[in-house]
Amino acid sequence: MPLPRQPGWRVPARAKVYEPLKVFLRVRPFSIAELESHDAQGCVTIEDAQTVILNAPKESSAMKNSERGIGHAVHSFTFSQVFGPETTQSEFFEGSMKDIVRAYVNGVNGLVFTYGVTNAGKTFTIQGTSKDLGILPRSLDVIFNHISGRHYLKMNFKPYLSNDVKKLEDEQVKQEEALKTAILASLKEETESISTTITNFCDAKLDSSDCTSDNHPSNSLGKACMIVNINQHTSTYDETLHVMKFSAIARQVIQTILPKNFGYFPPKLVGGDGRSLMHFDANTSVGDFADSTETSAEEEVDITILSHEDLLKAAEDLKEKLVAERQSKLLLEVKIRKEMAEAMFRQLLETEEAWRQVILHSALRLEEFHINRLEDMKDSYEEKLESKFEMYKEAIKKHAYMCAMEQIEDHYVPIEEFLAEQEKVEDREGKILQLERQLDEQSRRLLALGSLSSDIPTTENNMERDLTDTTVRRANEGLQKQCEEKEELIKSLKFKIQKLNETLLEANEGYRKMAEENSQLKHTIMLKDQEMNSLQNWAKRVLELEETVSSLQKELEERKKHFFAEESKQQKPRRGLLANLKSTVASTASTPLGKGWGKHEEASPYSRKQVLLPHKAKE
Ligand SMILES: Nc1ncnc2c1ncn2[C@@H]1O[C@H](COP(=O)(O)OP(=O)(O)OP(=O)(O)O)[C@@H](O)[C@H]1O
Repeated sequence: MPLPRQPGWRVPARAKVYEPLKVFLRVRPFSIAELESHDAQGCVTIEDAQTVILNAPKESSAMKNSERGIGHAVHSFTFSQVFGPETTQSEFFEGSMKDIVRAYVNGVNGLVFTYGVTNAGKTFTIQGTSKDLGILPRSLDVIFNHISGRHYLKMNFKPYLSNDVKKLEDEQVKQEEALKTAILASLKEETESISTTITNFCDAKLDSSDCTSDNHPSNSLGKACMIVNINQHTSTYDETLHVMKFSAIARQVIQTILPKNFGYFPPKLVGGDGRSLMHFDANTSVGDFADSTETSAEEEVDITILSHEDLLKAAEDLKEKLVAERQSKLLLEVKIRKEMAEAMFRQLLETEEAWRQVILHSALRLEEFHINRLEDMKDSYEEKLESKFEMYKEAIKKHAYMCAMEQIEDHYVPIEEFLAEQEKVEDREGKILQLERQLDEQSRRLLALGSLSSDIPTTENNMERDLTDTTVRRANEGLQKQCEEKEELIKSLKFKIQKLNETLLEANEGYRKMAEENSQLKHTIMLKDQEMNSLQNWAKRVLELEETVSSLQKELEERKKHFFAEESKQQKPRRGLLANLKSTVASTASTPLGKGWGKHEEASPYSRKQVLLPHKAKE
């Protein structure tokens, strides 16, 4: 599979390319713990002596981004030299430090620094262990062996104007020592970072057009070497990728800042009279560094053939080139950051969308649940009411039937008896009518007899009167008897009516109770209806809340957009990784090799962390 190349990051030709900043990659071996977890291996492949390939592991951000179409999952990086995990300390020193130490003993300043994520092997490379020395003690060893017997034992030289030194009188030495003690005491409070110094230096270099003057900082520049340490563990993949990208950018940028015309000048030792005291030249080199004369000669030729105007022009060109390069690097950095921000933003949007869906789904489910519950409750209440109605209906029917049965039992008169009784009544009524007629007739007769008797009182008349009286008496008795019977019948009928009235009252009472129960039931139904209404209102409220949630989400979205816009605005003026690197280069301009290097018990770890801090913060 063809590997995606980083445009502009790869150094085109290898052999004769001038490299003011050599960038060496050292891959440390797996630790025992890392070897045990096989899944954490295999993301770094050394393709050849200059190239490594990084394969993004599954969990890395690089892989996730590449799956979303941002960046690649496979990256190729080139270095001045790649040292694999099997490289010994001695091999690494030989392969990386030889040039720079050789140049140094010829009077050229040098800078060596390591860069890498934590636990990548920086300390091991620089300092090493007591049994397996790193590049710092090895370099010091070579340097001191080289000047063996030629040490200047007095401590009376003081750096002057970047790359010169002044010889001090005894009194001045004492003053300097006192000053040094005071400075060392307050060193812990010193917070000015190396990066600031280097940034200032780079700015001074950019802004200056007079690069030929002896005291210009560029003239004190020498060789620089960046050692990139990585471990192959997948857990540090994303940081490692960042380190590699940064080192690739740094390598190219430094090449732009320091083209060949800006080679090194050896430092001068100036006495009190301003004359040079000491000069390391080709004659001071040891046999190990046989080609050092050539190098010096080359550099001197390059400088002397250029006129002042040429140098000015070259400086202008370089300045322009540097600005263009810087802009393109900034653009690239901005692009990378923008892509990362976009990826993060997309991820945020996706997460937000997922949450929105979850909320929506939950709200719908809740609503559905409540509607179902309401319908279930409604159904169950309706069922209950219907069953109660049925029950009461049945009870009323039963009660009415029982009452009717009781009344029938009490007051039942067979039809034959009723008819016979009626006939009797009719018969009696007929008799009463007949008797009344007879009574009328007899009364008339008596009246007629009364008028006659006043004229002729006879025995016959007396007998007739007795007979009539007897008949009347008998008729009266019969009538009285009938009246008594009628009264009894009326009484019994009244009693029955009374009984019927009582039964009716009882039925009414039962009916009233049932009506009361019915009204209670209606009231219960009304309450349930109200409850149902309140539940429906609640469901509406849920919908309203959901709308509020969605509006809040929209607002959040807008704020995020605003935030990203703000962030991208803020990123523009930052100097970025480039400035830090430049500042690192400049630190050597005023610091002799060995001074303040390595992991000195107090000062070094502090300053080393200071250098790393900005990078770590960016990471
Ligand atoms: N080339 C190597 N060969 C063998 N062991 C190594 C090598 N490089 C590093 N190690 C081991 O890996 C571990 C981490 O290395 P080191 O402490 O140098 O990392 P570091 O980059 O300085 O970490 P930090 O930034 O946290 O100080 C140490 O135990 C060290 O001995």
